Amino acid sequence: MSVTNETVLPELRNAWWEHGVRRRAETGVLGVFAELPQFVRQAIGVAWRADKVRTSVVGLATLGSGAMATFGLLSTQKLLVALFAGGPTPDRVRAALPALTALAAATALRGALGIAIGYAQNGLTPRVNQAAERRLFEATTAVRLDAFDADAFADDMERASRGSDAANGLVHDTSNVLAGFVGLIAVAVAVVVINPLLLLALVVATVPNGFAALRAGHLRYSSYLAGSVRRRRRNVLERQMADRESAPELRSYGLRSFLLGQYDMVMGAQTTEDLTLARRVTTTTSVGAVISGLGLGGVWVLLGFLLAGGHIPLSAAVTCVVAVQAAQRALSTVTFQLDGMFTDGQFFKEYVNFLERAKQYMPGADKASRPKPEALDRLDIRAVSLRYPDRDTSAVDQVSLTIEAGQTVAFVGENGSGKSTLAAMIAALRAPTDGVIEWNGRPMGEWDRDALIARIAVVLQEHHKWPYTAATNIAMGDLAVDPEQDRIEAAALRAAAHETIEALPYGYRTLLDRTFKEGHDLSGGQWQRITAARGFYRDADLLIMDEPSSALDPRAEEALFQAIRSRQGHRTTILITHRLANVKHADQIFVLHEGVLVERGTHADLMAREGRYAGLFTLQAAGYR
Ligand SMILES: Nc1ncnc2c1ncn2[C@@H]1O[C@H](COP(=O)(O)OP(=O)(O)OP(=O)(O)O)[C@@H](O)[C@H]1O
Repeated sequence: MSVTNETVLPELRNAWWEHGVRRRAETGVLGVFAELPQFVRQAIGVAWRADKVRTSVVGLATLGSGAMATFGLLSTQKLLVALFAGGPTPDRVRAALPALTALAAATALRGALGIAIGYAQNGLTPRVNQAAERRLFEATTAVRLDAFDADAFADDMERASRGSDAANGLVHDTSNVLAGFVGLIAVAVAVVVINPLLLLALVVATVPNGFAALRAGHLRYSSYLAGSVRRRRRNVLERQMADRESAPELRSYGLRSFLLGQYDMVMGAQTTEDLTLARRVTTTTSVGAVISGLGLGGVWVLLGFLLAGGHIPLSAAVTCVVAVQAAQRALSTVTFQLDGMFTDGQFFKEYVNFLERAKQYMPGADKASRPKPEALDRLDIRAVSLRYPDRDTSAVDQVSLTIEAGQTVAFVGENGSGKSTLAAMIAALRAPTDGVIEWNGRPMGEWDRDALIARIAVVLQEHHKWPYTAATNIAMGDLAVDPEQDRIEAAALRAAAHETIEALPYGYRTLLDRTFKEGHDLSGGQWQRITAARGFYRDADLLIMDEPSSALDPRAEEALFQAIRSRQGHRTTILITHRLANVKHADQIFVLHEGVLVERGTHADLMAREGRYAGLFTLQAAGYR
């Protein structure tokens, strides 16, 4: 069977960014209304926190605009009464003048309020966006590292990232929906004042229309969702065919016709779906239009009966026509914005839930009362263990050891033996699940956290490629002071990165990300040199280097380890490496196996012991003979 004859793309998970649309498609027309009060409350809350003045302006001007709508309709009716009265035309016009002036004033004021709402809304939405987004980043940058281990938290965070846009949309749509509702109420009040019977006409003309519009929205969202998987498959294929990362393999394996075939298959089905979708939407909107036409026809018939029976004057009937038109305008605003408000509300709910969940991952907040640590004198690790949430066994199990200031120590052991996990606890990035780590005889958790972290530099195995210049990438090691070029270059020299950087088109000012104009890519080893330079740049009491040379060429590796050795005696270094030749000079070597500390001593001690370390070292050394 040829794989090109059928789509080989696997099933896709539900897309988080379609959450709001999905909820709307699953919710009936009346269900939308059930959640509205909650969204209105949230929208007002978020807008109020972002900008009190503009929120007040939008709220008050919306109410004022509604009042002016009522006043305008009542003036229209008075105007018509005067114009339809008996007597010579000039007298009737004169009698109508006060009502005409009132109508003009109400219309002008309503226009002015509309402009005020527009300005206030335009000023409000970017502020809401910024406030909501910042609140999210405040949480994501503050939560403890272990939050990222929990699947549910990572998923929540992804969905919440849509929350700031949603906040914006929610505020905007809510203010429009409220304006529409106020408009409807304004018309209803005016109609009741003129003649309560006309309210019935208003309901008949608007409710079926509103219901049809909401139903059309429901169908539109359902149809959109039905095409979702195909659309996303197409996006996946699009990435495969046009991305930089996939381009080399696409060519070397000749994948072109295979991928184009997949594209044709997905798109063929999508076109059929699009046609069905267009037909359904047209049918729905047509049904809506027919229902609304019938409703309106009913109103005209009702008005005719009322007029013929002498129940209402002509002026009231004409005002009713104007009122129905105003009500329909207000209603179309409400129904149009309601769907947006509902879907944005769903996303915003996710955002609020995420912020709530993030609280349980926040580090203790009482650091102000904690003392700042002195320079490192001694590090005691006492029976420390760490078990990751989804694991049955401990990654580090009851490890105890002591490191004196100025020592260079090495953690060695096979993959997965717990070296990085132990280092992460010493770097205060993770809290032990058991045991304690003491900095100068006091548990790490009892020192001022920021001051403690400032005394530690970490070069992580999985370093991040920051999309900034080479100089900034190094200076990020210590942003507490203004970056100095001499210091940056000295750090780069120690990490064998100086020459690499000088050779870049703009030297230290070269941007290290190809996404940006004139940005550059580095090789894995070149990035590793810059990362090591960042570690050296921070003049830390304790430098932890986790596999700092895995991608380095022999010359760079030698230079790096020379720089590490030069710290011995006055600065403390913890080194994690699989290249055991580089740990021969360490003051202490700790051998981990399945999370347990199984051997300790100097290179000579451990070789004499002929245990696990000696075995690994001999094996590696044999490769060089
Ligand atoms: N974030 C995590 N969540 C769950 N398990 C983890 C996580 N990080 C590491 N582990 C597991 O903990 C154990 C120890 O991992 P660790 O990274 O500390 O080992 P290591 O000795 O540094 O390995 P390597 O030599 O491959 O770098 C491994 O079994 C690993 O799969």
